Amino acid sequence: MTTPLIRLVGVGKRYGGGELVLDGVDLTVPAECVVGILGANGSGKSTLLRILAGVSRASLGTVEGTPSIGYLPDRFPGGQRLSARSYLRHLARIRGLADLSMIDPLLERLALVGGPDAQLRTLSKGNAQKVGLAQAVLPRPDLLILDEPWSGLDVGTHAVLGELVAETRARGASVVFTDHRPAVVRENADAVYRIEGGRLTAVDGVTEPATRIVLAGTGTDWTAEPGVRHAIAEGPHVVLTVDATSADAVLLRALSGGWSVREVAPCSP
Ligand SMILES: Nc1ncnc2c1ncn2[C@@H]1O[C@H](COP(=O)(O)OP(=O)(O)OP(=O)(O)O)[C@@H](O)[C@H]1O
Repeated sequence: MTTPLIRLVGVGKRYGGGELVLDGVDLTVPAECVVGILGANGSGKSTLLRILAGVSRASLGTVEGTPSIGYLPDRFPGGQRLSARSYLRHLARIRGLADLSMIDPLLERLALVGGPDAQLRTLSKGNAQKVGLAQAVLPRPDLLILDEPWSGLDVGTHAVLGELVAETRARGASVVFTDHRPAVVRENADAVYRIEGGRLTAVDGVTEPATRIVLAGTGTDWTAEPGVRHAIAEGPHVVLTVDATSADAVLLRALSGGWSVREVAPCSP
């Protein structure tokens, strides 16, 4: 096996004086490998990626290796008056990139609404995320770290993102990304891990089925409910993606909490 690009050994993380969000995490990222990390809301995926990216410090354990890094955070900051092109040129210069000719074609490939001249502050969350993805990819880093990159991106761009991940590996670099949907991770990753209870474990086959439940009502933090992988507000409804084995318990909880069940279906996440 080639030398790992980066290695976490016994990494733990707590915020303030709180409980450990990550506990005893060991992770080796080899060269030319796409690592996918699964986990429910609040399980610590973003925390783990921030430590890999070097923007957050581990409370315990060590991080070995210093690859060059491109990082798409979970919330990419928008709001600036700069155009997407000016912003990316600015970042590229800071990072010492001489060739700025790739910026426009990449934004075109990502179908940025408004094109390279669009001001960042006018962009939707999904389009701001495209600029975030571009700034991570453009320096051709040794390690590309992407926090839930598929979420929020329009479906038309999903395939482009898959191509960018594959191209990154093809040029010998590695990618670590998170997602809460096993199918997305299975499709794009060479190695799959799951975070649960602060622990990271390798997953051999990511085949756990999920159930989609659509509810109408108010007053429950569904992300805190066991078995709920994801909860998204869609107008008057909340759309839950739930481990199939937890679907009955979640439905019972919903009905007893006064929610109305609008749809229950197996999902291909
Ligand atoms: N800066 C912070 N200060 C205090 N607590 C934090 C901070 N960042 C994250 N946490 C807490 O750490 C836990 C893990 O959060 P994290 O964002 O890493 O999870 P996640 O799996 O990425 O969740 P999501 O999918 O919802 O983004 C959560 O309980 C969260 O509230």
